[in-house]
Amino acid sequence: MKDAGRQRRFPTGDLARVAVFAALIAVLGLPGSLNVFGNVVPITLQTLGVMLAGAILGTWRAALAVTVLLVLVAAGLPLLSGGRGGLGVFAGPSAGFLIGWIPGAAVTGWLVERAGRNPGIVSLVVACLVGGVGVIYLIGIPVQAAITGAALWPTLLASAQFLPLDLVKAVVASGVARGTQRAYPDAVPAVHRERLRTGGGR
Ligand SMILES: O=C(O)CCCC[C@@H]1SC[C@@H]2NC(=O)N[C@@H]21
Repeated sequence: MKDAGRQRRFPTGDLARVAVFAALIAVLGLPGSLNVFGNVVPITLQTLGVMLAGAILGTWRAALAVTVLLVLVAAGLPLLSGGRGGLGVFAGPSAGFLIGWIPGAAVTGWLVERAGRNPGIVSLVVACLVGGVGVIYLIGIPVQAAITGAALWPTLLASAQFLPLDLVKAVVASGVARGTQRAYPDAVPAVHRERLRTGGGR
């Protein structure tokens, strides 16, 4: 009973959830992507998965789920919308957006954790918008401008096309997260965090 009383830092159940959300983000790439008005960065449903990971898993597990997905993509698995993968995508115009998914999911999760044991729909939407839109654009747009050689302002204006659908995704992700958290109060990030701290993690 050497391990009795000692808690794992990353319980098995958490690893399973991380894997499920990495898979969910990959599955959301299956419908494909849309390039509008000649923008080389596509509109994709995968950002919905990034927001969902943040809102449901909380900071670290969400960041890990997105990281797992991106590592698999870098290893060549075709898990991005349109069946893309490989190291090349991290040198392409959407590289900054992809890397931004990690802090985007983490910030979403962090804000949801701060919203307490019963986060309301408004807190969830705000968290998804700040992390899943603000943080991702903040990294993605300047990197896109740098890689394509375009000026920042036109790149920013071109990215405005993402906003309407990203707003819808934030609302959908928040609704799903709220429903999940009502059905499984233990799954609320703040509750889970508290449980881990007090040694009740699984
Ligand atoms: O598949 C890729 O190459 C990366 C796509 C990054 C898409 C960005 S993320 C934020 C914004 N919302 C979208 O739907 N598309 C862009």
